[in-house]
Amino acid sequence: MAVAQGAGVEIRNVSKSFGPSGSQVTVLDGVSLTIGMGEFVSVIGPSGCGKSTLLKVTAGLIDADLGTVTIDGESVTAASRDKKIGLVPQSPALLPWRTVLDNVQLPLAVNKKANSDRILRDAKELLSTFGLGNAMSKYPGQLSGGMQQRAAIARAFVFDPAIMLMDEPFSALDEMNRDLQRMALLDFWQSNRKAVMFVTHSVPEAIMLSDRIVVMAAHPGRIAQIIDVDLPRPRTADAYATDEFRDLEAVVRTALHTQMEDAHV
Ligand SMILES: Nc1ncnc2c1ncn2[C@@H]1O[C@H](COP(=O)(O)OP(=O)(O)OP(=O)(O)O)[C@@H](O)[C@H]1O
Repeated sequence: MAVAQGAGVEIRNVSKSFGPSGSQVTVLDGVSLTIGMGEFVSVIGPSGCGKSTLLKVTAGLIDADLGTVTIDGESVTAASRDKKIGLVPQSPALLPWRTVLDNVQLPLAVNKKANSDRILRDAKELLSTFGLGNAMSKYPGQLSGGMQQRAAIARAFVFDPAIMLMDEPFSALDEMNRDLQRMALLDFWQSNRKAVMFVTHSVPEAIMLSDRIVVMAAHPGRIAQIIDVDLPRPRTADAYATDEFRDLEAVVRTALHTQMEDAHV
């Protein structure tokens, strides 16, 4: 059950096209979505439907052509300056010449003065929470892919952002490892509720983590359907085996297949 209190992310009528004028392709067409504070929302849809573009617009990495995004009531620029947005990319992007602890502390060290009055999380504590307590002095190259991705997630939490934007953070992992990382994130989030936008291709992942699942349609990218995930929280891996989980899986897969078939017409 969501503990939504006010809008964490408010996306209103966002449109975005790419390409030179005359041959522009509309990637997002009038997308509106609100993610409440403390709500976990996954975005799923056919390849190329604009999921990453929507996340990048929300993160302020690219500008929308039309529409607005507000984060905790502020413009994306202001929210980004105030470190309210945490971003976890597809690949961990850790600096190979710095230890894991240095990598996680790096955002704090970059501008100490600006961070002096911020509430910051303890990097060592975060790393321990994500099961990396014994790996702090190792270098990224000495860690498995899953451990590297957990370090990247820990790094995104150091500013204790109100909003977490995650773009397929586990896509490079094998299924077993992926499930382990997913459950580690779920555990952490269940006691540190943030507004989360989570892009994924995995139906079980979206169900296990989310309060709501946004199914996108392609060409142009738009919201086709929003599915409520009313499984009780806190959730554990036991939820996979329940009838409710399987019923939801059928609903989400059907919605996704419809959009995938339409995308190939
Ligand atoms: N900077 C860019 N310039 C031109 N086209 C772009 C740019 N970024 C994305 N696109 C195009 O926009 C469309 C949507 O891309 P996007 O990465 O948002 O989709 P996606 O749903 O995240 O895809 P996937 O599931 O395959 O990761 C694609 O056709 C892509 O080629």
